[in-house]
Amino acid sequence: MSTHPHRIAPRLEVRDLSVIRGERLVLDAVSFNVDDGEAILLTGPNGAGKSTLLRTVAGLRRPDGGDILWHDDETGESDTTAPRVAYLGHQDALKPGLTLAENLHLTARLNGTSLEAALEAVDLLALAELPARLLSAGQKRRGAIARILLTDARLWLLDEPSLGLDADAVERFGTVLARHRAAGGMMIVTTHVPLPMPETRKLVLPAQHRELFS
Ligand SMILES: Nc1ncnc2c1ncn2[C@@H]1O[C@H](COP(=O)(O)OP(=O)(O)OP(=O)(O)O)[C@@H](O)[C@H]1O
Repeated sequence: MSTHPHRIAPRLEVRDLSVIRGERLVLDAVSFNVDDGEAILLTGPNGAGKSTLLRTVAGLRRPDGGDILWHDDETGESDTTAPRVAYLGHQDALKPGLTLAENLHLTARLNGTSLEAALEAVDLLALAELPARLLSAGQKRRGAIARILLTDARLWLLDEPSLGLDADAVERFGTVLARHRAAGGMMIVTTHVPLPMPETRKLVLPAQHRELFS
């Protein structure tokens, strides 16, 4: 239930979301809500459909059934996802020949956000001028997290965000997540390892998928 005085519906409402991949029903009428400042931990075994769910909510693929609805205080209900979400997939998507700063510059400019603050948040300021190809796996992942910060999006969709991060970087990442939530931001996060995310709601996807054809 929303905590906003003028809004009865939750900020994001995912209703009976179904997705078919190949000939299998990977997501079978999945429903959940996310409100301002909330975090959802999306878990389930390999192949359960976690990445599929994130990519669908991100608008990167169409659902085969159900609705993804945003409820705004001023404009009411809408199914337009694009400007509100930032998606971090398994790929870090940094161009190897460009420096870290060059890789992130456009996102910062488009959104009017501070490149320096984002790099500082993931402890990468000192490496800003290094070509991305020279960064370690964990440093690249931190660069990808910096890009999420730079989008200024309301909802973060993070697919195994801590892959390759060392203990210090995981702790720092926990601070980044907490700050986003404190500012009213929302997140849906998949992970196979524990993350420093207190007061998180859990959404567990089951292993079994229905075969549509036999
Ligand atoms: N292009 C595709 N065509 C057919 N089936 C696919 C395709 N891509 C993914 N799948 C299937 O969809 C199911 C869900 O995959 P998804 O990557 O969403 O799972 P996941 O829960 O994120 O898994 P993991 O924990 O391994 O990351 C899997 O059974 C996978 O084999």
